[in-house]
Amino acid sequence: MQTKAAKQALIDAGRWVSQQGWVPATGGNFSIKTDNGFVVTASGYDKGQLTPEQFLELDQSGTILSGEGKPSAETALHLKLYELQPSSGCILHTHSVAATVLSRFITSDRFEVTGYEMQKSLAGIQSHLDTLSIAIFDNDQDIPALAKRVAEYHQKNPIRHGVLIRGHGLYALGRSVFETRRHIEGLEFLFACELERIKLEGSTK
Ligand SMILES: CSC[C@@H](O)[C@@H](O)C(=O)COP(=O)(O)O
Ligand SMILES: [Zn+2]
Repeated sequence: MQTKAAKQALIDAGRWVSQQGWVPATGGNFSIKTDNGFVVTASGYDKGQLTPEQFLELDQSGTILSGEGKPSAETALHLKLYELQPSSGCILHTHSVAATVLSRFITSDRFEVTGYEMQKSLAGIQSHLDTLSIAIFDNDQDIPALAKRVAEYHQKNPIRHGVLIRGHGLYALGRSVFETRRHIEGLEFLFACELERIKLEGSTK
């Protein structure tokens, strides 16, 4: 994908996730592969109102090729996820209330669901009877250390659709920006369902 089109795809994705309320207060960051490497959002901007100047282009090793400002503080995690899942073409990181709360409520190392038709919005899931599993990692301000834990987990349990960072948010992967957007929308639907279920079960105890 050419750089200009890549930036526009992320500007459009940012406007959409912001409208959903999933990137408040400059939270979130986005990247997409290009002919030269990938473009990533610059750090600290409102992700719902991005402009073409608020991106940097990096090569596959993370060296800055062009752009102003600092690349996202979480760029090392984008790099690691592309390395682990080479078929990924776009990564969108969001900070929804549901992803933040559910990842704190669940104390195990994964969000697992079965029985929901909407699981089929995730690539490769054929049936509501399949189990969808999204790994959860404790948050860390040391992003390279967090990326290392993600890589270690991936050796035993390959990461497919994304990861949750506890009390922080979701990193969604997809082969294209459209697939990553669909994965976010599907996962957010499932997070909301699970939160409702937990609340209902709690109210009957
Ligand atoms: C608003 S605090 C959120 C940040 O600490 C971070 O988690 C985030 O998602 C955005 O960081 P950024 O450096 O703008 O890409
Ligand atoms: Zn974040």
